[in-house]
Amino acid sequence: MRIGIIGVGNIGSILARKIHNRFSMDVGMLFLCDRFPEKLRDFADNDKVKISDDPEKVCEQSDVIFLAVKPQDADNLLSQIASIDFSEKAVVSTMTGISVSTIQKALDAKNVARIMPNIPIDIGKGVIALYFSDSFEKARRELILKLLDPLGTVITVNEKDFPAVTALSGSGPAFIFVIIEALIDVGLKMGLSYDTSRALILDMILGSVELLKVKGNHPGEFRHIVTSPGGTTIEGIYSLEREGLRGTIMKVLFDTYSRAIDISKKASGVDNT
Ligand SMILES: NC(=O)C1=CN([C@@H]2O[C@H](COP(=O)(O)OP(=O)(O)OC[C@H]3O[C@@H](n4cnc5c(N)ncnc54)[C@H](O)[C@@H]3O)[C@@H](O)[C@H]2O)C=CC1
Ligand SMILES: O=C(O)[C@@H]1CCC=N1
Repeated sequence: MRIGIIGVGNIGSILARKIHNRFSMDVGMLFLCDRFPEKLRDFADNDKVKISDDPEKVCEQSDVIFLAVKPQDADNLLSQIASIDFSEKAVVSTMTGISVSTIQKALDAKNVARIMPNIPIDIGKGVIALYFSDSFEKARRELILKLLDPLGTVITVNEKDFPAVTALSGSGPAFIFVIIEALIDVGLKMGLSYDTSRALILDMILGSVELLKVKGNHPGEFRHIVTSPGGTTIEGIYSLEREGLRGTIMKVLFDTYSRAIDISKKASGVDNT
């Protein structure tokens, strides 16, 4: 099996490492392509990996091709590889807002899938939303699922849900990292060391998430148990509600969703702004 990855940036480089580490015995060859040679430096000197700055050559030599460039570079990339015969190949795109039908039309390809990964794929704990084109051959779907397996949990979604998924799980880690920074900083303000504050916060979050996953309760049930009458937590909850934290979080995610819709509309030519 020959796998190609075009765009070896944040996401493409993780895909390359994960696929290489898990499948180097079965993957015949990994072809990596980026327009900037420095992005490929870490992968040179490996006899199972070939590096290139020519997307057309990489597509020609690969059976499965991941497209992992920014949406604003999609048109250029699709036109660079449009002359390749994709009839016996599969294409998997991570490009935000670029629809399967746009890729199918540009490449005259039937086997096109779209994924929305997130940054914890770096440690195999990502969540990856996946959509296969209707025409994607059933036999090849298994292969794509196998390639995505080392990245984390794969969830199949309808293509119309990609903007929501982009906001919740694609961009979501960025918001969680900001919240964690704020929590660590308040620990510093209260006089804790950075290391103590960080350790408390990370395990507090991990434990809370695990509790919800294991028990399956609605989060409000545990929130209620933690909140003693006249105690400490209710003071924080009162302040949180007065500051509008719930609404702020919902607005943050809804703004992100709206931006994902804008990017999709612009990419499909629906919106010319
Ligand atoms: N960073 C993230 O957490 C996530 C990103 N995505 C999506 O995945 C895609 C990639 O994102 P990142 O890896 O963060 O971007 P990035 O900018 O880090 O990497 C993209 C790479 O593509 C290369 N490139 C662009 N056009 C090229 C061409 N024609 N030929 C060869 N190389 C080319 C660039 O030089 C760059 O190294 C984007 O569409 C993004 O929206 C999706 C989910 C999460
Ligand atoms: O910020 C972005 O556009 C991409 C999509 C999801 C995460 N990063």
